[in-house]
Amino acid sequence: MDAEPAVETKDLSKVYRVGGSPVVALNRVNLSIPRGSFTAVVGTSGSGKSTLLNMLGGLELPTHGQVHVAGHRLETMSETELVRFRRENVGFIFQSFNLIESQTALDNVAMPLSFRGWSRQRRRERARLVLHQLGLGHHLHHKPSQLSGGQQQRVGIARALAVQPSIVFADEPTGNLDSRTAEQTLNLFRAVVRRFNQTWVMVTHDQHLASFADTIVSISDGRISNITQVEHDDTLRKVAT
Ligand SMILES: Nc1ncnc2c1ncn2[C@@H]1O[C@H](COP(=O)(O)OP(=O)(O)OP(=O)(O)O)[C@@H](O)[C@H]1O
Repeated sequence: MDAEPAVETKDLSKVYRVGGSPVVALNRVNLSIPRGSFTAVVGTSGSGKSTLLNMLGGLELPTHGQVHVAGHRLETMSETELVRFRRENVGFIFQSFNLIESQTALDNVAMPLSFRGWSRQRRRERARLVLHQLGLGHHLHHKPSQLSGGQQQRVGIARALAVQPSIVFADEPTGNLDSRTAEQTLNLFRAVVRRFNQTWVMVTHDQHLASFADTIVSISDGRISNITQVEHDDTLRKVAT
């Protein structure tokens, strides 16, 4: 792991206003996430997990404090700068996969590359390569409805990885998968983190699934209540077989 952290927050706070009353969703969070690591953020419903992920991914601005991600200071950015930051640095993976139903796996994965100004052929070559790496080489021309839930989520992962983001954020990414497929998907996450030396941050309410990460950050009432390191033996693991 490199010395400069992928994520660093200082007194990061987010206060929403609901009907004139303040709702403190994040309360002075100080967090450092090393490059090349897999972090799970856990906590009960309403504890602030998604709010934290949204701040780190540049989807929302903090009310107070600093948020540095992949060498960028997000709290100083305009909306236009944030859009650019997200496109160039961040991959997002969602619980609902968010795939385009009418498009094949190949086209779904190639789509975010259109912002790069690449030719159609180059986009499709990259998409094909990433889908092969994730074990979907035989499903390039399948539409989402022709794939299992686990395969659809792997297409979602391939789409996030196609732009070669330095950091990936996943919000309850296995929420729509059965427990066995969820575990396989998390083993895949860990293998991808190792293989591509990427930084992944995942939100989950499930302690067992969180234990697949290197670090578990627990949040309670908008504050970090605990940080646990998890030991893994990755010597026998491979990316999607
Ligand atoms: N856009 C918003 N406007 C007002 N309040 C909000 C908004 N988003 C979140 N909150 C509030 O901030 C707090 C934290 O919400 P957040 O969605 O981050 O929790 P969470 O831990 O992700 O919950 P869950 O596991 O249920 O998704 C909650 O009290 C929530 O009601």
